[in-house]
Order: sequence, then structure tokens, then C-alpha cells
Amino acid sequence: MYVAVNAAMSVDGKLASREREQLAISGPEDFARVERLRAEYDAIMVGVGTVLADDPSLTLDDPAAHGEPPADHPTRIVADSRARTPPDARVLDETTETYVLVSEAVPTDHVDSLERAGVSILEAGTSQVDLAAALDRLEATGIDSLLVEGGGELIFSLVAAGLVDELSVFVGSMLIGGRDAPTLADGTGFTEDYPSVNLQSVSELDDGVLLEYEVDCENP
Ligand SMILES: NC(=O)C1=CN([C@@H]2O[C@H](COP(=O)(O)OP(=O)(O)OC[C@H]3O[C@@H](n4cnc5c(N)ncnc54)[C@H](OP(=O)(O)O)[C@@H]3O)[C@@H](O)[C@H]2O)C=CC1
Ligand SMILES: Nc1nc(O)c(N)c(N[C@@H]2O[C@H](COP(=O)(O)O)[C@@H](O)[C@H]2O)n1
Repeated sequence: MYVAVNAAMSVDGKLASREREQLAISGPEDFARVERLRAEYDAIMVGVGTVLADDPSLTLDDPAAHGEPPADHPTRIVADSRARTPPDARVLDETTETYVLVSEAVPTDHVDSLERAGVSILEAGTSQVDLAAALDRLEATGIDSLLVEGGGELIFSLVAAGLVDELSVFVGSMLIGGRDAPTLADGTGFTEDYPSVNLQSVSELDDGVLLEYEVDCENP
């Protein structure tokens, strides 16, 4: 499966405030670019931390704006080992299909309530979602391309597992600060074998800069 990561960060590398409050780091040009990007992918993925913090919809704002016939909304995917996604989360609405990736540690009653909300549950991994196994199984359902929008914990795990092919980051002209504010790649961090990223393009957008990289997914 082809995996791209897209996110927006401040100049100091933060995705949100230390209170994990969603911030508009992107401006209108970058949000329009993300809308076009979403239409190019079979599925959009986030971690449950982003669902709990932002309650995103992960749908297209205007499917008709992408041509004729209108674009399909991408499938939505949440990495959520213990199925903490609230049944009334926007990502579970009826606009399009949603997979929640869980692990063997998931409480049965959480699965039951998500299944009642119409969610497809896919189990992979023991305590946390085994992302490589889950992506293989999603590919078997016909999902060949995936756009990951965050957050930092999920992005780190995907990079650490060598699953990411490309990375685009909008750097907004703001500072957020805070040692506990989420960054582009959180998790445990690397101490050796730092993944290499190859700069492909730099462009000015809104009041910031869009950086596009190819990620060496063979060498995490
Ligand atoms: N500026 C931007 O572009 C974006 C900003 N954000 C911001 O980021 C913050 C959320 O990021 P963050 O807290 O890092 O949360 P994430 O969205 O990265 O979700 C992390 C959670 O995903 C679950 N998970 C399941 N499997 C895995 C795995 N294999 N590896 C890692 N995580 C896994 C874990 O919960 P469990 O163990 O329960 O499964 C984990 O705590 C919010 O403040 C949001 O506003 C988010 C997206 C984009
Ligand atoms: N590209 C981008 N720029 C920002 O400034 C952001 N805060 C985010 N956040 C991501 O967008 C999701 C919101 O999705 P919906 O519009 O509700 O579909 C949010 O959850 C983050 O993944 N992205």
C-alpha cells in the first residue's frame, strides 16, 4: 500500500497546543490543498488521539468540486487499540465507510457499541494495533493508497515500522511551544538509524512553507 503523511506544524514543530487543542496552522490555500489531496487517496487515517482531541470528519467538503463524476469520499480509518472512539464521533457518521483498527486488548463492549454504530472492526496486534498487519489486511479489501493526517504518535509508529512513502508538512508562521505539545513525530523517538527523508520540493503557501519529502521506507 502507498502511504503518504500530511500534517501542519508550527515553526517549532508542534501540531497543536500543549492542551491538545486543535489549531488552524494552515491557511485557506493549504486547507484547499489538503481537500484536493484527500480526493486522491482511497483512505484517510488518524490515531484515536486525534479523534478524541479534534472530532474530525475526514470527508471531502465538496465532492463535486473534484470533477465529474464527483469524487468519492475516502474511506476513514482510526488506529484505536481499545476502541475508545466515541460512538457519536463525526468520523463514524454515515457519509462513508469507517474502519476502526483495534488490538486483542479491546474490551468487547466497546466493539459492540462501535459495531452498532455501523463501523467495520479490524483486529491486528496484541496490546497495540500492529500497523503493518492492519495495512496488509486493508489492502486486501481494495485500499491501495492511504493518506495519514496525524497525530504525532501514529506518524512516529508508521515511520518506525517503515511504512511511509512520502511526507508533506505545511510549516505555518507561528510558534506554539510547550514541551508536552504534540509534535510531528512523537512516540518513543529514534536514538539510532534515523529515517532519512529526501526533500522533493519547497513552496510558499499562505503565510508559510510547504515541504514535500520522499521517505526512505526501506530504512526505518
Ligand atoms: N496540525 C495537524 O496537522 C494535526 C494535528 N493533530 C493534533 O495532534 C494531537 C493528537 O495527536 P496524538 O496525541 O499524537 O494522537 P494520535 O492521533 O497519533 O493517536 C495516538 C493514539 O493512536 C492509538 N494507536 C493505535 N495503534 C497505534 C500504534 N501502532 N502506534 C501509535 N498509536 C497507536 C494509541 O491509542 P491506543 O493505545 O488507545 O490505541 C495512541 O495513543 C491533537 O492535539 C490534534 O489536534 C492531529 C492531526 C493533524
Ligand atoms: N492540514 C491541517 N492543517 C491544520 O492547521 C490542522 N489543524 C489540521 N488538522 C487535521 O485536520 C483534521 C480535521 O479534519 P476535518 O476538517 O474535520 O475533516 C484534524 O483532525 C487533523 O487531522 N490539518
